[in-house]
Amino acid sequence: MRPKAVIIGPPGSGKSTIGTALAERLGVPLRDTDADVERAAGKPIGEIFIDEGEDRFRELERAAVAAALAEHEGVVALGGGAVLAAETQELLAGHAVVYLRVGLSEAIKRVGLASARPLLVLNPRSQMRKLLEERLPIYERLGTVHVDTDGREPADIVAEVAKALEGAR
Ligand SMILES: Nc1ncnc2c1ncn2[C@@H]1O[C@H](COP(=O)(O)OP(=O)(O)O)[C@@H](O)[C@H]1O
Ligand SMILES: O=C(O)C1=C[C@@H](OP(=O)(O)O)[C@@H](O)[C@H](O)C1
Ligand SMILES: [Mg+2]
Repeated sequence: MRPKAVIIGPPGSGKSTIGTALAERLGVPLRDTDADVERAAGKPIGEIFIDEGEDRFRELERAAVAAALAEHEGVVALGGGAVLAAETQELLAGHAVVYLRVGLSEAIKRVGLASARPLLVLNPRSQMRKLLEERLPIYERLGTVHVDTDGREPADIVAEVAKALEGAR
């Protein structure tokens, strides 16, 4: 068994939000790998970065993603940087991978409203720009379904994702 969909994209693209709504629509559970990492470490992501460093976070993240892809039958939402790992890129082959696109300005606006993301605490705009430059080609390559999110309501995005998944089956 495999997940019905795996959601990737930059921070603020709406992976957790759209993942939750998509899972509800499909009547399946959501697994958010950031939450799995926090549970495994027994602390929030911000504290993992501070206490143990980003490398340790990425190690926990690789393990959380591998477990979710192997055993979760619902929707999986990844953290934005999970796709940087070669191991994860390989594991995603053959899955229904939904890439949520978001522009720089809208991503910045959205993460400003959400809880702290350690990579974006200092100079969020230039950090986000750098991160997008590095990762966009990876998201584009791995996504089997690409969906624009700028200026769109979550319900509208979820409807498009569900339809695309239906068509891809
Ligand atoms: N389509 C959208 N339009 C407006 N705000 C959104 C949209 N999708 C997500 N958000 C908001 O943006 C913030 C980040 O969303 P989140 O789902 O946590 O993104 P991610 O998991 O990709 O980092 C949240 O406050 C969420 O409510
Ligand atoms: O882009 C990243 O490297 C990260 C994104 C975060 O998840 P979201 O993309 O859900 O914000 C979280 O995994 C961590 O702060 C690192
Ligand atoms: Mg998220």
